[in-house]
Amino acid sequence: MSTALPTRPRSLNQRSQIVIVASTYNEEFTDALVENCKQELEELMPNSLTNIIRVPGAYEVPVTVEALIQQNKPECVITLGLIIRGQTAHGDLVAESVTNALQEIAVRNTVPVIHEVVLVDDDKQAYARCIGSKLNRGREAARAATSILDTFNQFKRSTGRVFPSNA
Ligand SMILES: Nc1c(NC[C@H](O)[C@H](O)[C@H](O)CO)[nH]c(=O)[nH]c1=O
Ligand SMILES: CC(=O)[C@@H](O)COP(=O)(O)O
Repeated sequence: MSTALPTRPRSLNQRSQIVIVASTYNEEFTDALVENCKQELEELMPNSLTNIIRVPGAYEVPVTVEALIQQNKPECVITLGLIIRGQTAHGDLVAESVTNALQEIAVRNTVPVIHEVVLVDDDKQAYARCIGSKLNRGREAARAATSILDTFNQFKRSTGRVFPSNA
């Protein structure tokens, strides 16, 4: 179990285009994830342009990310959501499918997709990850986005492209 957030990366001054795709399901918690993520982004990337898109549930997140990337390739997509396990396997199935789809989309498009569609057992775990400060996954998402954008910028500066060509 993680007991603390990753340390804050250095802040970036550039005007990055970031999209947050967040599900509305379990709204009390997902609204808090979005708010925490926005606040942390404002501190770490004060000049970035951030759009927020809300979708019904976690299952609708990957198709939205893919559509966004196809229409207007953003520099980074942050996904936020909360799945609370119920009495059946449905929650685990949704979580696994979302996890696999997001990684596949990120790798195929070489666009960093930050994955904070969180799967929890109960409201107590949800509170700690969405509303509390110590394990807040919205803040963690903003830190991961800042850090990976910094890495991709360094690739671009050193090679003129994100990844070196074999040609
Ligand atoms: N139970 C949760 C869901 N379920 C809804 C699905 O994500 C989806 O919207 C539905 O199956 C229609 O395709 N979504 C969450 O984000 N969190 C849950 O706990
Ligand atoms: C994770 C879900 O979609 C959840 O609401 C389903 O609950 P259950 O497994 O009790 O049907």
